[in-house]
Amino acid sequence: MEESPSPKNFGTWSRGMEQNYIVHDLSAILERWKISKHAIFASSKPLFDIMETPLVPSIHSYCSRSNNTLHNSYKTPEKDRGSAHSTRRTIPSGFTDNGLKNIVNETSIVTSFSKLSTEEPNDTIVPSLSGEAMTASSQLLLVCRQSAPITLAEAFSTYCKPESIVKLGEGTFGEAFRAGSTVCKVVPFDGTSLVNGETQKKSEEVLEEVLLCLTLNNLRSDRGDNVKENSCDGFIEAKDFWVCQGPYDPSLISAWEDWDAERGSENDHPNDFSSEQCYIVFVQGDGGRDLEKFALLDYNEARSLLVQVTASLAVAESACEFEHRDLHWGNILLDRDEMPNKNQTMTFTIQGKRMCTRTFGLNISIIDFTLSRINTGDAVLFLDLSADPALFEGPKQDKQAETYRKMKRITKDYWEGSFPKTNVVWLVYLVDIVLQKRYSTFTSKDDRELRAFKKRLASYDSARDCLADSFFSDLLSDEDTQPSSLLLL
Ligand SMILES: Nc1ncnc2c1ncn2[C@@H]1O[C@H](COP(=O)(O)OP(=O)(O)OP(=O)(O)O)[C@@H](O)[C@H]1O
Repeated sequence: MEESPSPKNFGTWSRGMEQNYIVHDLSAILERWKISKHAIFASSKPLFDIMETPLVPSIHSYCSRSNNTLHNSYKTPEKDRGSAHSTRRTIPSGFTDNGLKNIVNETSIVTSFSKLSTEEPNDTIVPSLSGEAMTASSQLLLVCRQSAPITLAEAFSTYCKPESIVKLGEGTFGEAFRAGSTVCKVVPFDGTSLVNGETQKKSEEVLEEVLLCLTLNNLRSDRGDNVKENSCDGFIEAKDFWVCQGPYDPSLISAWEDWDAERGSENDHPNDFSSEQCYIVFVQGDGGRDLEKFALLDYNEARSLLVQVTASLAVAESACEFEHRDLHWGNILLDRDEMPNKNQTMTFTIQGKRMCTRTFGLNISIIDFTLSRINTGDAVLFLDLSADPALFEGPKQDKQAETYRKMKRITKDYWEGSFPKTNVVWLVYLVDIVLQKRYSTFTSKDDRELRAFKKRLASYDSARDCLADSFFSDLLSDEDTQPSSLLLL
């Protein structure tokens, strides 16, 4: 069944017959986006210059708004208020066919699209597949299946009544709200005002983050009926996206103020947005609480966390050269089954091998792909962190700051390259966090095992290597329940 036309009435997507999620034609979306990107620069510059051309402003630095570094530590560090380093997400690929296209959902329906009415005068206008003019914001609307932005209230009304909206968390860029059974992350973009001390993201950058989310969504085991070479459910489910415009809705302001009164927000009050302000709303599954706020019950839950994060990264590495690059403890969500028991499992497929891991009733979801690198098969999406030196200037001994510096040494500032070892350094960080939390139920033997595991991690080059470590061997099995260590080596 194709989706009914209103209000999201453009092609390139469909709703599956027996599924309650939206199927995007990622292949067509990527193709259109690639052509647009190409057209912006190709007339005047060779490919090398396209790769080198700054597109979007920088987003991070370590000069934070608060002196309370402990409180801030779970956020991605920010840049100076008002400064605008130049960095960009870019697309050196799309000119290669490296066999990664199998992650793109080929069951989607492609239909034609027409020129949208909301082009901003300042947008670069580029030819689309159909020869019509398309801007990044038009493409964004197209991906969101909208003909024009709607208000935040209209977007949220799809999921719940306004009075039931609750703020769940905040980041440098976004405010996350619970709306019915979904979580809606609201991120302002394209405006000229600073938000939380940051230059707002540009529509190009938002579009690329959406593409990245869609690519990861295609790894989900519930998408499509064909057996996948690589699949897992460890990345937060992207249920939908909305382009919104206007001031912040009173229901969101009220939820924001409740949170602020209870916990003290680090972010700017959302009162000041103008009627021109645009937002992207990422509609996601509810992943639970982030690791910073979540208390693991015992060593089994700690192992469950580590194996699920490692397996998810390993699958995404295999599928699309994915590197998260910002896996601090605010970006891992956890949720405990109501009746946890030691027999609960999670399945995933890596390079065609279907595997299973014990979870002890804990479910993890990885979020926030702003700094991530991915090869969609059509394009490499990444953020050039070399233009953001302050990201690497965090306090000495701070595990998160040290991890950014480790990544810099690994990549030698060549951020477009594939360096799966960046996933390994975030796993090392994660073991450190688990050790640091000093859960009272951990025995000294548990501590020793974790420390030994951490030492061995240093020698691995990818999350996939890590998954083969003996630390996980009694958690993992394949469908024939053979010892996992034999399967992965
Ligand atoms: N799908 C979700 N389910 C539950 N909570 C969520 C979800 N998405 C976000 N949150 C909450 O909101 C917080 C901020 O979200 P997120 O990290 O995506 O924002 P951000 O602006 O990109 O952050 P950062 O400062 O790391 O760049 C998370 O730490 C988490 O507490």
